[in-house]
Amino acid sequence: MTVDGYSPNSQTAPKRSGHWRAPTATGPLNATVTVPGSKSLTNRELILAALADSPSRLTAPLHSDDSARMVDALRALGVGIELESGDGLYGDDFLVTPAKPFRGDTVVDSGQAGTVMRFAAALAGFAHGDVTLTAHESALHRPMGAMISALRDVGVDIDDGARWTLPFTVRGRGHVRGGEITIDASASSQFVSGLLLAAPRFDVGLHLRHCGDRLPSIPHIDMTVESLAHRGVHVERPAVGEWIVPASSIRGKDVAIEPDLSNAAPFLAAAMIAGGSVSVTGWPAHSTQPGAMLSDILSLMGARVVRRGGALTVTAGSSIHGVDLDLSAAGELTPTIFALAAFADAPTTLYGIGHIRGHETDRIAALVGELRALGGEAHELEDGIRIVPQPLHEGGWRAHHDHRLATTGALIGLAVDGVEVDDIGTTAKTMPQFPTIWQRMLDDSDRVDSAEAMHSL
Ligand SMILES: O=C(O)C1=C[C@@H](OP(=O)(O)O)[C@@H](O)[C@H](O)C1
Ligand SMILES: C=C(OP(=O)(O)O)C(=O)O
Repeated sequence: MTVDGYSPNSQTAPKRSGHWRAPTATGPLNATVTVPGSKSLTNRELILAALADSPSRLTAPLHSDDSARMVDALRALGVGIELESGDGLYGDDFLVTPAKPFRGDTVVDSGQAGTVMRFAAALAGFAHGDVTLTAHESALHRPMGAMISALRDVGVDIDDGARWTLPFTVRGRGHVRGGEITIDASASSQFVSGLLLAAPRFDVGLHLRHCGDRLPSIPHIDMTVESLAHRGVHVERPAVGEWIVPASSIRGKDVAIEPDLSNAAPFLAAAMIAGGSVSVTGWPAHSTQPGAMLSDILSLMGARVVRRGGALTVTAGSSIHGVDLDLSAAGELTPTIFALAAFADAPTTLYGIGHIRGHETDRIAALVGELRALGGEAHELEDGIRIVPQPLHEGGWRAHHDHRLATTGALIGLAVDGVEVDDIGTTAKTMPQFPTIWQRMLDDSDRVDSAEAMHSL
């Protein structure tokens, strides 16, 4: 099945669709949006389903570059993944039949997906033969050294040509020893998640300790622990930064994937920039997604936030407030909060996010550079960004091969006429429908506003 012309299992490099003039808002928003499934949950559940002792069904999963890369990687390792129509608005369910055994002599191309390069690397040791892991050239810079080191410590044989980065080859032996190891996960929580996901299938399980000076994205590690628990694997956490995973079987399960709350963020933030209200449907009452923090963050920045009937509604306040915010738990929200800060009533400092320099691009440098190009004022800090709101003017906004940079350009363009995003197609990494749903949010708002104007005549 295709969604807006996007083929979920395309083997090609990320498709790029050229320049896009960001639509400006002509009045207050009044729209309800449904976003596709969570990238982080989809790719975790694909891994766990591949390792499980019986088949699993994933309902309403994400279909995007990142999930297609995970599907391709697992199929290359011998996992059966079928598409079957379900209730999801944005594509089929996944029916996953675990690999028995995992095949080797194959290549895994992670594209730009951090979850694929880290999670599939942890699985590759189970293969019977070599697995070469690589990525799109724009993602080869992403940190892998600590992961390579940790995998060696649990007994995985890796040939990385002494470069500590992608591409590298795992010489799979059909099993992984496991044991007690230490990792510096300060560059990415995904190292920890990748190891925890594979750990129940290690010969002796895993006792993992983090030794770095900071641990980013803790909710994403909680998500891993919760996903494992749902499939019968109980991870002990004797201290912060320490996890014990028993060797055990992983249950096959039917799992409903939550909407992607980080991808909902630009839509909710749009209401604060353009005025009015935006609701996102299917907002979970409890979630380990860092996007669950949006209720508190957007309230702090001056919005009214209400969850009613399963939808989260954000309504603009009288102004957007500048804030000092530790975003270490939710680094992937930075580009959206940055856009809000550009229109705030006071300066904003975002900190605890030094590691996002190793995301799809150096997000700190890229956000600062793009805002300055539109006349804005922003400063790189070692561990964050300071934004001092200034009047902005038209101009180009480079996405830097980064889906969240592209959506930041869209947000700024709501209030600044003539913002041209150079590569809106990069949103296909996690939300190929972004430009369509964005435009629909604006069109629906115009329709409601004109209907209300007619009614008041
Ligand atoms: O485990 C996950 O699904 C993710 C963890 C985080 O990675 P980092 O810890 O590298 O920031 C997050 O930014 C990324 O978008 C998704
Ligand atoms: C950092 C991100 O992605 P990845 O899963 O590739 O790390 C992101 O989506 O913001």
